Amino acid sequence: MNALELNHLYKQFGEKTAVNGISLEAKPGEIYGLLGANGAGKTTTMRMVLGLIYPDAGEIRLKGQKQTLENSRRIGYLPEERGLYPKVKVSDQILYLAQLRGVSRKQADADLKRWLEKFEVPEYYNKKVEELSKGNQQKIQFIAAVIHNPEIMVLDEAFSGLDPVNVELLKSTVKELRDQGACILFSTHRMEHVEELCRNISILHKSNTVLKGAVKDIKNSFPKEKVVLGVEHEVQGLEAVPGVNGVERTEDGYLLRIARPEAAQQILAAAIAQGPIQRFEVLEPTLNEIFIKSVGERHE
Ligand SMILES: Nc1ncnc2c1ncn2[C@@H]1O[C@H](COP(=O)(O)OP(=O)(O)OP(=O)(O)O)[C@@H](O)[C@H]1O
Repeated sequence: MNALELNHLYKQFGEKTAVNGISLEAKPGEIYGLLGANGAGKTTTMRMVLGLIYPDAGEIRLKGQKQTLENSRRIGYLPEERGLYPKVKVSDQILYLAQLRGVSRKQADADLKRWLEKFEVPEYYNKKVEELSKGNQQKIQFIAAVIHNPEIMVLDEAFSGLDPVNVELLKSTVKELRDQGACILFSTHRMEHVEELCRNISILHKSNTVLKGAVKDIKNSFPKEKVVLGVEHEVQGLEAVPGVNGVERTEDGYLLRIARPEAAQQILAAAIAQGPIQRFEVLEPTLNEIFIKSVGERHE
């Protein structure tokens, strides 16, 4: 059964169509990537999933059930704009939020202490939010999203404002939650995080879904257009190989752009004929390249 299902959601603000028929489905134990340039419709989609705004058409199902105020309130939400009260103590607000979502104070207190330990900040229990750095406030906001142990989570730019060590800490936490069976709708502009975390993605552009599917399949559907050639010697005539449309000298050889797959073998043959090869690789496109291609082409 899908943990999260969106069927043909539409949302209009006055004349502006913010979301134009998005559909997606994600399983328990899956991180689903929602990608798109600024203004593509991600936040509007997430706010509909959370029940904060209503779609004009379409349907949302949570664990097979129609969305209600009750079941959407159980979703764990990490908003992009932070929403903690600066003057309130960390423990007071987290315990309050947990109780709002049906967790006993005693249970929430034990869980909060465990989370603070895990994030290496047990001393924040009694601190006011405004006393913490931006990155550490982010950790507390993350705890606020997961304190009631939700089965579905919406994480909007979960790692923004964090230093690299804390990005790793939160990333491994997100993976643990996934492994424990949580379904996570994950929005970010950082493609390397998507590559590492997401099984399936949707790329939105100007309120439409322009690309959707498993990251692996999407990558396979795009041509491999880059060849790395590691050589110590100079290789003559690479520009003349049919299908090569760019040759760049690098620290340890060449980076070539090719227009068709056969060109790669001809590059290899030309290089071998002139000396030893240290490295030869036909690169698959990065998600960043795919994103720019999908969104860029539609800009034109
Ligand atoms: N309350 C609103 N009233 C009017 N227009 C809105 C409202 N909310 C969103 N929009 C418009 O809907 C479109 C989609 O916005 P949305 O915030 O969902 O994009 P996004 O993908 O989250 O962008 P970003 O990456 O910048 O956060 C935008 O053109 C935005 O201006």
